[in-house]
Amino acid sequence: MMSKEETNKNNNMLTGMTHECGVFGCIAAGDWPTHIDVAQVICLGLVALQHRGQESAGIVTSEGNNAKNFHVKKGMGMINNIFNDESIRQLKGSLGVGHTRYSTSAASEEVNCQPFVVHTAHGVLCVAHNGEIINKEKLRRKVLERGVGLSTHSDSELITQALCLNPPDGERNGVDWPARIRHLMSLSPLSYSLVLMEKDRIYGVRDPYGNRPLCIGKILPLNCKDENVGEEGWVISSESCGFLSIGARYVREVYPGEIVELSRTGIKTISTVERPDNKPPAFCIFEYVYFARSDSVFEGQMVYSVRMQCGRELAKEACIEADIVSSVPESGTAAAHGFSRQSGIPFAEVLCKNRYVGRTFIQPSARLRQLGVAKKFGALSENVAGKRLILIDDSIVRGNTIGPIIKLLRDAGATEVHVRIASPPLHYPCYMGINIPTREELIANKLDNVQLAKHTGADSLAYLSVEGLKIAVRRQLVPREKDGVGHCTACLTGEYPTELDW
Ligand SMILES: O=P(O)(O)OC[C@H]1O[C@H](OP(=O)(O)OP(=O)(O)O)[C@H](O)[C@@H]1O
Ligand SMILES: NC(=O)CC[C@H](N)C(=O)O
Ligand code: SF4
Ligand SMILES: [Mg+2]
Repeated sequence: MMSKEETNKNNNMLTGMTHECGVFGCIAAGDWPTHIDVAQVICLGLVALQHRGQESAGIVTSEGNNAKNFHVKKGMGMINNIFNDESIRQLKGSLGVGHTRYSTSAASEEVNCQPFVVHTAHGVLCVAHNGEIINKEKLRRKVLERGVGLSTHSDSELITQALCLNPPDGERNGVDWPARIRHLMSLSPLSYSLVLMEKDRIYGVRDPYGNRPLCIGKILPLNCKDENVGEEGWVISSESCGFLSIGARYVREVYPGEIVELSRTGIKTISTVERPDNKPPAFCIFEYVYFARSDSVFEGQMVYSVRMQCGRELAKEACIEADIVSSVPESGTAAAHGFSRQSGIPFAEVLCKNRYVGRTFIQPSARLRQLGVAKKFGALSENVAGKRLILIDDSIVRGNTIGPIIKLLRDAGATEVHVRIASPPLHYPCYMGINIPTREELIANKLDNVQLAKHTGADSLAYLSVEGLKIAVRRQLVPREKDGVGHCTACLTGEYPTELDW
């Protein structure tokens, strides 16, 4: 157990909002056993989602109709450390589900690794979850009162066990998984994107607010350019960024509240659960700002394009005279290009990021700690010397990153450094699957723009407004008529999609 002092020291080293989780499923079309390397597809799909969670991962496969049991491999760490050729070979099957985890509701330990697998009266069930149940204490009591035992504190195990409850209207022809899923959705409105597997099919489920992402792709035959040719299988994933590298094509999102079934014969919508009181959808706006990989597509638009537009809106709101616009790599770069194009000030790289410096590194001495997170970066001094810079980052959370970078740039000869942040200040916690520091740790709750500029050594500092962020996100968005437009902005505005005490 860490002492409070050690925890604080650790938090002083942390940067950003720690991510969420990635879920992935794959099912072969046509005859089974399939020639498709299902476990490998899932493994590569998870590698593409690695940015969403690096604590643990797992893959579960099924051989189909007659499967009494699933093949399971889970472990702590990154995908590459858990899976190798041999373990992938043992994960036989024509369908399967994978997960990569960043813990939010229970410790980062082997018992809480996902996917969860349970044996029910109706066969084996496997569940992978991204999100966090907002009413987990109440749901936990309900499930325990029904005589079910829980072996962990994970809300994802809780979801798994809640799915084992008989639905209130009973089941006519044997087990009715869709009815069980609808029952779960009536017990908890937020927040989950789920990939479930029973012996021969996969269900994709997105909560009625669509808070977490989930999308569908199809696997095309090798070297096939014609997307209308029959597919060889289907994939379902938190993000679309990995699809091309596994030979799949993006098909569409799973819609808020939708339950979609993937079987060897194709995909179909089973039902769509409505939000209460005509409330708008609440897709996490921070997926666009920071969490997602920039080549992913949400709501019909590429994340990179939205990030560029955030930079354009920021330039409209808070431009200043300077020689170059630059970014804090990685995720600030798209916005910096947008800022540059809107303002006409040329873009130049000023920082080189060391990609091998991870989050959990040796605890540095006091002297090194003072040098701070700039150890992740080097300055491209010829681009910097004698220049007035506008430095763009996507977000400021604890404020640990930006100060040491400004010092580095000044040491490299920058004459002015103006910080512009392509998202609004963070003020409130997230209860929906993202670890945002406590209110006290969020720097925007302690310092206003002028104070923060002074604290970090910037010549000036400004954030994008909430309105500006919404404009950037919604500019090209074509709403599905049924759903309207809506995004969760709770960590910026304190306006949560629904009451938290559900
Ligand atoms: O204010 P702070 O608490 O220091 O955190 C903010 C920084 O953290 C994130 O970057 P990170 O280095 O985690 O990842 P990235 O390479 O994806 O930008 C984010 O992009 C900011 O740069
Ligand atoms: N980040 C997530 O989506 C986490 C899922 C789940 N709440 C867990 O802790 O395992
Ligand atoms: S509170 Fe923030 S991080 Fe959490 S779901 Fe809403 S927008 Fe996303
Ligand atoms: Mg960053």
